Amino acid sequence: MTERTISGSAYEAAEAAAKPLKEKLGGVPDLALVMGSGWVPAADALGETEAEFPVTELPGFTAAAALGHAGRIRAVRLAESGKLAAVFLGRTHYYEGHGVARVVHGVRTVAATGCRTIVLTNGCGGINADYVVGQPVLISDHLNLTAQSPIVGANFVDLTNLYSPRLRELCKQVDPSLSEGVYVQLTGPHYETPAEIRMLRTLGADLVGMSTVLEAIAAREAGMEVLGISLVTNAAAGMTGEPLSAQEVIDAGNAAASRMGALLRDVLGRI
Ligand SMILES: O=P(O)(O)O[C@@H]1C[C@H](O)[C@@H](CO)O1
Ligand SMILES: Nc1nc2[nH]cnc2c(=O)[nH]1
Repeated sequence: MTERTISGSAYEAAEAAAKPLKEKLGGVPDLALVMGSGWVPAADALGETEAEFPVTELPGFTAAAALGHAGRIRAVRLAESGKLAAVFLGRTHYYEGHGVARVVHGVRTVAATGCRTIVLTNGCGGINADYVVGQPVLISDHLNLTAQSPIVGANFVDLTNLYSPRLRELCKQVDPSLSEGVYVQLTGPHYETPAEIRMLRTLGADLVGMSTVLEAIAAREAGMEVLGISLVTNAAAGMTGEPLSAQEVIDAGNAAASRMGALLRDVLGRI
């Protein structure tokens, strides 16, 4: 599918991919999850895998290009509730250069199957000095510094309470120690300068990453209830004096995988 086709009819592309996705999943998923950097190993704790396939078997998807992103979709029968989950093992990032429509194609497609709830996870930098590496943080709101929107046309979507207060409350019932924070998405793929982190802190950001925001906007436009959870994989640039690396992000995710899997499993059991 050419870039022109998907960007010109991004919504139709999602409708076209929804039918094969439903077939491969074995039905309409009760909820969807996007496993970001460091979260993919946690997917194994969620329940029984009933099917798994490369995203490229569906129209409009691009093979994963980021370290730690598998580019596969898994149908999981959730351990606690027996519900069906569509688990995206990895995502397409804006910095891969395929355009915003491709970044949100997975969210739009699973919404087009009739799924109404999505959990977006990511690995990110901790700007808030109270956070420690390996800590999960509930996203309470976001700053979109990509200068992009996934929405095409004069559809003035409200983003109030975009990150579901109901689902955040469920998470806090599972783990009352969970913190909440404001997530900012930049385009990447470069990390931030220390001066930019100081700017982002002044703007009110607690977490900095390269995903999630555009997907959340597309999910809201499609009428989905959204939960966002970040894993702090590193202190943001300039906070420790140490350089940042993608491997550090993956390593922190692997170290936190069992805790993140247990958290997700318990939370999903309540949704
Ligand atoms: O998909 P996420 O946002 O978790 O991945 C982040 C952003 C980059 O792909 C990578 C940078 O280390 O991790
Ligand atoms: N932009 C950004 N993305 C990340 N993903 C993981 N860590 C970081 C970070 O420090 N900055």
